[in-house]
Parts: sequence; C-alpha cells; structure tokens
Amino acid sequence: MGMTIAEKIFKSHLVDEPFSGTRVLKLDVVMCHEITTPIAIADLMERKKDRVFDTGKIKAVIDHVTPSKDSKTATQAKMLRDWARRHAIPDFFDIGANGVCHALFPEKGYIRPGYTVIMGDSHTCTHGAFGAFAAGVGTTDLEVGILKGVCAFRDPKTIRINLNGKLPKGVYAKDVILHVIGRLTVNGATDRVMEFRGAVVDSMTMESRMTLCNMAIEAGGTSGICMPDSVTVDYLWPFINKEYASREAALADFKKWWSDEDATYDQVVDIDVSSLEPVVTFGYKPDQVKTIGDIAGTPVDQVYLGSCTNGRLEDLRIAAAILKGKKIASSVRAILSPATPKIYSDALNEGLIAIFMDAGFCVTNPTCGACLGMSNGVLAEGEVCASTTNRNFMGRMGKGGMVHLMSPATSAATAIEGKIADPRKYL
Ligand SMILES: CC(C)[C@H](C(=O)O)[C@@H](O)C(=O)O
Ligand code: SF4
Repeated sequence: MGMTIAEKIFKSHLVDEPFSGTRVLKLDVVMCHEITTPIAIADLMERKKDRVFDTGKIKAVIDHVTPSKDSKTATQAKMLRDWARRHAIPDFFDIGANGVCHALFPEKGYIRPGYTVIMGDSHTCTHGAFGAFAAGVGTTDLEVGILKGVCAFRDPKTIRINLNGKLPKGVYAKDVILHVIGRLTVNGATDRVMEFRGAVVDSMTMESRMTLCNMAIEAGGTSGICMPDSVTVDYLWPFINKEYASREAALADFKKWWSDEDATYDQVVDIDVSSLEPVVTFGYKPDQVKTIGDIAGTPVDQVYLGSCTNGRLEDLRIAAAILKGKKIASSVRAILSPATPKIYSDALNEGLIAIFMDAGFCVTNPTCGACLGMSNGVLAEGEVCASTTNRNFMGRMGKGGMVHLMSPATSAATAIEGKIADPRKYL
C-alpha cells in the first residue's frame, strides 16, 4: 500500500512503537529558543541530567525578545546562553547574529527533506516546507528530545490540500493559507499533517511554502508539509553541493520522500485559487476571514510587517514595491522587523530599507517582538493592528488590542491608507 511523505519519514525514523497509535522517532534536529527551553534546562538540571544528546543536532537562538527588555527576559536569555556555552553548542545565535527561529534555521540550511524536527514552539510546522516532519512540542517532549534525541508522536494521519489554478494578482501564500484555515476551521486539522500539493505549491518559492506551512498549526495541524522538489534543491544547494554530484542527483534522492500516488489520506481538500481575493481576518480566531471587499475601510492604528510567517525578503520586496515613493498615513504608525540579519542586510543592499524608512516605517532589529506582544510595538487597549503575523488571539499583541492578519501586500496598502486597503490597486 502506498505511503504519504509523513508515513515514509516515520518509517525511516522509527525507534519503537510503545503502544498502539504512538511511535517513538529518532530526531534529526532539536531547535531551542529562550522562552521555552530554559524551563526544560532548569528541570534537567534539577534532575541532574544536564546533558544534550548531540551538540551538532541542537540549534539554539535567542529570538523572542532580543535585546532583552527587562530582568525576566534577560534571565531567560542568560539561561539559554549559559547552557549553549556549557555544552559547546556550535549553532547558537545571540545578539548580532540572531533572528526569528523559523526564518533563521532554514536560511542556515539546517532543515533537509525527510528530517524529523522538534522545538518548543508551535510554529515549528514551518520547516515542513522542506519536506520534513516538523512539530512543535511541550516542555516534557523537549526535555526528552534534548537528552535522548527521540520524540513520541501519534500516527501521521494526513489531510491532502490540493491547490490548483493560478494565483491572481495581489493574492499570495498568506491569502491562500488564511483561506484554507477559514475552510478547515481552527481545529479542522487537529492531530493531522497538512500536505500541501498541486500546481500552485509547485510554482511557489521556498519562502511562500514556509508561509503556507507556518500556519498549519492555526488549523490545529501537527505539521505542514510540501514535496521536496527542484525549488527545494536550489534553495539548499549551497549546503548540499558536497553531498550530491549534481542538482539532478539531489532531486532524484529527494523524490524518495514523495507521497505515493496510492497513499491513503484522511481527507482531501481541493481548492482552485484562481478566484481567490486578498483575505483578512476579523475577530480573535485565525479562521475568521473576510475577503478584502468586506473589510476594507476598517481604520488601524498600527501596521506590523515581520515574523516567521511573513518577515522574509520576498515579503519585504512585495511590500516595498507598493510603498515606493509613498508615505504612510499620518494616523498610522508602521513597524518593520526583518526576520533575520541576512534578510535585513539584503534588504538594505537592495534599497528596500530606504523605501520603508522614507515611507515612515520604524525598522527594528530581527526579533519576534511585537508578534506576540512582548516588545517593539505592543498595542494599547482598544488599538487595532494590521499584521503579517499568524495569530489574532485576544490580547495577542497587547491587552485589549485587536489584530487583523493579512499579507505583506495588504499591510503595505493599509499603511498608506491608514485603514484596511485592497493591495490590488497599487500593483
Ligand atoms: C513563545 C512560544 C512558546 C510561542 C509558540 O509556541 O508559538 C510563540 O512563538 C508564539 O508564536 O506564540
Ligand atoms: S515570530 Fe511570532 S509566531 Fe513566529 S515564533 Fe516568533 S512569536 Fe511565534
């Protein structure tokens, strides 16, 4: 019987089947950040088990609040920093080299097709864009992962989401995933892998695929996943050119992970994207979506462009193309947080940062910051933010604040008008 990509990854990493429906898998990468890992570290220390299974397979970053904003966040950063030094973890990123984990680690080439990846962060599903099984876990699983390099998962039931047709102008991966979540609802993919397939995914960049997979968790999904193809090979080529004689050889190897045509799916969803329009959330759940025409005109106080969903160079280019030569509305404040130092410096070199600054944006260092309402743009009670992030939960960006999720293009148009605006008139 045919297997899905997730089933193939499970089979190749299987250590044990402790009880029916659960499997223990060997891990290829354990990623760590300063919010959840210190809790695991403290517990491991208390239990006299302050060890790591493989320093080379652990990747760590201080990204959520950096530079630290107060004693609490400084202590969290210090705990991760001290731990990384104590264990001589080579891939540890601190101020000057740090960026949002789910943008930084792919950029460093740490994720490969067929890998198993965990992190104490719900948006770990992002890395499935590379054809990896990547899942966010809780503290106990993270501890076991750090100590032993294994993790238990439920059988990977998969929802196949076929994205066909052609993306219309002004409609991007963010609009597609918001539309998908709107259809599935916030728990429609609970305990399921969301496998993104079809011509639309095939023609997407790795950045766009990461945007798709990033929000799988917002439909309850364990992981998003895409088939690793020539786009994946090209992205990873600088990191794998010693492992493979040619790109063709790499592609042939990657294809072994592809879901078989006769694989069994829990559910199949067919979406023709050709008639999609830009989508924006309302309310406090990511499945509450409206097409732009039904929400345009809603005034906003702040525009935020950044995060692991949409803080990559592609996103900055799209927004800058709309903002070039224009000013943001005087009623609005706009913040750009490039997701990594490389994105920041590429954007500088391309002249994008100048466009943002001339338009009136404040540009921050790479960090999660305002995305989870911890720094760099926390909302006041009653304020409204147009945001390229992934969560609009109540109080997410500040107590009593309201968040509308949207694409970088829609956020740029919104910055110009000071109210939610259709990006298509600027393209
Ligand atoms: C801080 C962290 C645990 C959290 C997550 O798991 O997602 C954060 O990244 C978020 O987006 O809310
Ligand atoms: S950018 Fe936002 S969603 Fe992504 S990891 Fe950071 S806090 Fe979480």
